[in-house]
Amino acid sequence: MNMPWTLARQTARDAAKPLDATELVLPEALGLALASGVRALTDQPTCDTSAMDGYAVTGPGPWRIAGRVAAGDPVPEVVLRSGEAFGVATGAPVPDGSDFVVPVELCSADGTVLREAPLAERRPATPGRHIRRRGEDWPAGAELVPAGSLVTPALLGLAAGAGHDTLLVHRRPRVAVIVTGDELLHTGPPHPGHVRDAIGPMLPGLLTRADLLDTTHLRDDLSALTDALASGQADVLVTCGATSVGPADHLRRALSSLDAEVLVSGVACRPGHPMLLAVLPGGRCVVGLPGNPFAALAAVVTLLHPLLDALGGHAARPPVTAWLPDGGAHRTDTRLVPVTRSGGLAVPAGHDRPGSLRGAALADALAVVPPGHRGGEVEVLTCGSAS
Ligand SMILES: Nc1nc2c(c(=O)[nH]1)N[C@H]1C(S)=C(S)[C@@H](COP(=O)(O)OP(=O)(O)OC[C@H]3O[C@@H](n4cnc5c(N)ncnc54)[C@H](O)[C@@H]3O)O[C@H]1N2
Ligand code: MOO
Repeated sequence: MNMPWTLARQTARDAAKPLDATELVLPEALGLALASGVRALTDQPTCDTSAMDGYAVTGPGPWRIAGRVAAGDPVPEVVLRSGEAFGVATGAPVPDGSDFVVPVELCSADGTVLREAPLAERRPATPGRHIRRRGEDWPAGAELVPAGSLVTPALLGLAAGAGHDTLLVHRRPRVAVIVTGDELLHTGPPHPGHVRDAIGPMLPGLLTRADLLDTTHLRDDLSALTDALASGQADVLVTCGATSVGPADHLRRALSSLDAEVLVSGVACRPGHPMLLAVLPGGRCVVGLPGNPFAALAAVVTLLHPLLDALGGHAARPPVTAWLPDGGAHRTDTRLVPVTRSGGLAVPAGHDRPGSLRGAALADALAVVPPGHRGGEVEVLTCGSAS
């Protein structure tokens, strides 16, 4: 009995705990998941700061210019009194007692006297205008982003701005790929009895949340497959082909001889129903991708990506949806349909036979079409990365 598609995906997500956490300097953390939230080390800004090049002033003008402070200068050791102004650069600390900042283009300085432009040329100033108050963006100790967040370029900038030199992140899962099949060619055109390996070349681009250690090509041989599954340093072994029940399909026999616990053995999904997920004694995971290349892609988004997300400590992502019209649903199984998206509408790309990646190559996502779908919002999965 094949497992429902949503349960299979959840089973993969639940099959593993996040890998150990490690502290990395900021650039090396890009693409990993935070093992702990990023907290602010200080108030931001750390003091009242000018948001404009101009003059900090107190009370009604005209004002007497009492001094000047540039970005990088310490907080001026003065308290502005009514009728006084202090020249300030954008980002420079404003003196205590400043009411607001007059931008340089809205005032004129004549010696030490500063006058504001006529009211007709500006909005009336309000208290605090153009002053970024201490702690206005965030107070010291605030959690800026939670554990599980993907470290993006913006997050790196945020962390640096908040005073961090390193981040605590989960290490990336290590993956080994095992491509099986006596009939596979790795160069040149296919010919009767032989096909080009289409899965091996597809996988590296689908493993952006993992480190691909190696890709091994095996003939259809039980002991070679068993040995390959039992060796190496990978956290996840991804096999291609051999998931079915033919005499040369050795995956299930190999797993059984290794005393693996099979968590998913077949999914109610088109294509890809023979896909498989198992855990070896010792905790390493095996994801079995069916040999038909589009079926293999279906297994990647159903089992491999959720498993890699769990191992990498990535938070579950909110589903992305699009409107898919009626038509083409299976009676009992979920279908994964290559689609292009336009303005919230998913349009099937066609060419979606299990042995063909043509539709997937034309598409920008796979629509998850539940059994009996009659038109409406469906989840869409992007498959150009481990997302
Ligand atoms: N009696 C049954 N036969 C099959 C069933 C079934 O339920 N009962 N399911 C079919 C489905 S659905 C699929 S999918 C395949 C899965 O087969 P395997 O995972 O065992 O893969 P193979 O038999 O090795 O190959 C199937 C097909 O794909 C081609 N292939 C294999 N590897 C690659 C590769 N790396 N690149 C491109 N093409 C590849 C291979 O030549 C075969 O044509 O089982 C069905 N049979
Ligand atoms: O599930 Mo198979 O993938 O249809 O050819």
